[in-house]
Amino acid sequence: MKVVKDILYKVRINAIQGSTEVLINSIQFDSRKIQSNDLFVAQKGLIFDGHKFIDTAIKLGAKVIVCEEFPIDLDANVTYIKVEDSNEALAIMAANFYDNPSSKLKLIGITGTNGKTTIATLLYKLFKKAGFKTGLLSTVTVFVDNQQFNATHTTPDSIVINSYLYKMVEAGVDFCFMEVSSHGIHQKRTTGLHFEGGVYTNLTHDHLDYHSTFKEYRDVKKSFFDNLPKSAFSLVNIDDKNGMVMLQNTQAKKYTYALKTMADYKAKILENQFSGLFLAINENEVWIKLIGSFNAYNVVAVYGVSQLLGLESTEALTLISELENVSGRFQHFTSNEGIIAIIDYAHTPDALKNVLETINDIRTGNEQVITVVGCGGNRDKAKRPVMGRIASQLSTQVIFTSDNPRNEDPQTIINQIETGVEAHNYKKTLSVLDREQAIKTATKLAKKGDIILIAGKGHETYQEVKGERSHFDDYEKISQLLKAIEN
Ligand SMILES: CC(=O)N[C@H]1[C@@H](OP(=O)(O)OP(=O)(O)OC[C@H]2O[C@@H](n3ccc(=O)[nH]c3=O)[C@H](O)[C@@H]2O)O[C@H](CO)[C@@H](O)[C@@H]1O[C@H](C)C(=O)N[C@@H](C)C(=O)N[C@H](CCC(=O)O)C(=O)O
Ligand SMILES: Nc1ncnc2c1ncn2[C@@H]1O[C@H](COP(=O)(O)OP(=O)(O)OP(=O)(O)O)[C@@H](O)[C@H]1O
Ligand SMILES: N[C@H](CCC[C@H](N)C(=O)O)C(=O)O
Ligand SMILES: [Mg+2]
Repeated sequence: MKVVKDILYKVRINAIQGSTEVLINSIQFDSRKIQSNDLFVAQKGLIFDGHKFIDTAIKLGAKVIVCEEFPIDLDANVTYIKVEDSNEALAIMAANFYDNPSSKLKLIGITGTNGKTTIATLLYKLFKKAGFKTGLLSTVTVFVDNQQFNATHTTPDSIVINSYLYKMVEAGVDFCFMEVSSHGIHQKRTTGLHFEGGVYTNLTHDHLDYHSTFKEYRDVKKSFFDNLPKSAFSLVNIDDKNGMVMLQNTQAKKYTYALKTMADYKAKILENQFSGLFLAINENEVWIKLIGSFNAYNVVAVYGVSQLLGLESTEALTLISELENVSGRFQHFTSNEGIIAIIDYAHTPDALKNVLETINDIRTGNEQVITVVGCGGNRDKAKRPVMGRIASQLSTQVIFTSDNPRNEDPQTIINQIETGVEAHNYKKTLSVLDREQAIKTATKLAKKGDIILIAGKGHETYQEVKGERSHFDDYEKISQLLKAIEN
């Protein structure tokens, strides 16, 4: 319970109608969740305008309405607060409602197209190993120190974020590592949070359905750094062409990491094998268990953050060398038949290219690389042909299949992926609509020594078709099937 006036600090208010001494139970932005004495924030969404649900919210018991426009008829028993921006107001009120937990621990945000989950998870594990109470908000899972919760979004809404941060403060957490998605920044889910640091990984093709141009996508990411306070650090990958752009207008202290360029934190790949990477990080040699040159970027970013947060260098490197792969990211096993299966969350062209290049770099002979891949429905359509082209260029055999078709026709998605395949690569491709059958086909085609890559779903344990999620787990499927071959 909070008095409304106590959660309005820093909210840009244009007008108030009614009393701000009212007690509220909780803040909601979905009228369907309203209970008595709640505060309802009306947001303009992509499909609905939340202002249309103000009456419903009041009927269900809302006592306070936060909106960008007052309704025509005002209810005398309700307080109306007209704000400049509902999304921003929601985030600031959520932070105030939970007593600004982000300023009571050290919160680090990780943004960029690929690598956020990997870096955030490695940092969580590293700081746990170093003896700190630690939190994690990621695509895969949420941790309040040792307590685990299901993740719903990469960056959840501001009420959820602040409620987890509140739990973390109560549990005595020192550091929290969170993924900051472009949707999250754009919808102001992270506004009002106090960040101790921000990390930028890279920017490649994704979400061009949501952000209409690449420049807009980049500028949204940049705004995260623009809003960091002076006391924070910003750590960016300057091998990426937009790395310096992120630093242009930030007040935060500026640090860089790289593999190819001079940087504050620099890694050099000495060896790249299936068993891991041998790296020189700021002149210190270290073996790590993660695979692929893209993971050298992730690891040097992790090392950089560890240094900026005060871990001792040798201790940090020793602990980093013990870290295992993140679930669904280059997760692999070899069957008794000698077939290598790799499950990877590559769902963007760049990630797919990196993973396939890594596989091609570390394979030793003429083994086949058999890729099973699809693209999500109701998401960026422009990446489909690009992923089709990359998969067929870098594999011996490709099986296009379904990956969360959502409300789209799965065969149409596959047809769009196939338009990117060059004529001379057609013969390498097959299309098998059902993902289980596609994986089965891959296992039938594979011989001893061959590599099967199942891309796009990583840790996901469902297949989403027309709003319904049914259980599906790439790792579970391939391990059952390869076991079947062994029998
Ligand atoms: C595309 C997108 O980001 N959509 C988000 C957006 O939904 P929307 O604009 O469609 O909302 P809407 O349905 O039009 O509704 C508008 C408003 O009316 C309210 N409403 C609606 C119906 C009703 O009966 N009553 C009511 O009050 C809604 O609660 C909302 O406040 O605003 C909603 C409320 O804030 C979000 O929950 C929703 O995220 C959806 C669930 C989503 O799937 N988002 C994904 C794409 C996402 O955010 N992904 C990123 C990861 C991306 C990455 O890989 O980097 C993430 O951070 O997870
Ligand atoms: N630093 C990197 N650069 C390029 N590709 C990467 C990098 N790290 C991971 N990848 C690839 O991208 C995939 C997704 O990695 P990860 O889950 O860490 O990214 P993410 O940014 O969290 O993605 P999402 O936007 O879905 O949350 C991995 O499975 C791998 O194929
Ligand atoms: N965070 C990403 C995940 C994509 C994963 C892929 N399996 C899909 O469902 O499209 C998104 O929402 O675009
Ligand atoms: Mg992620």
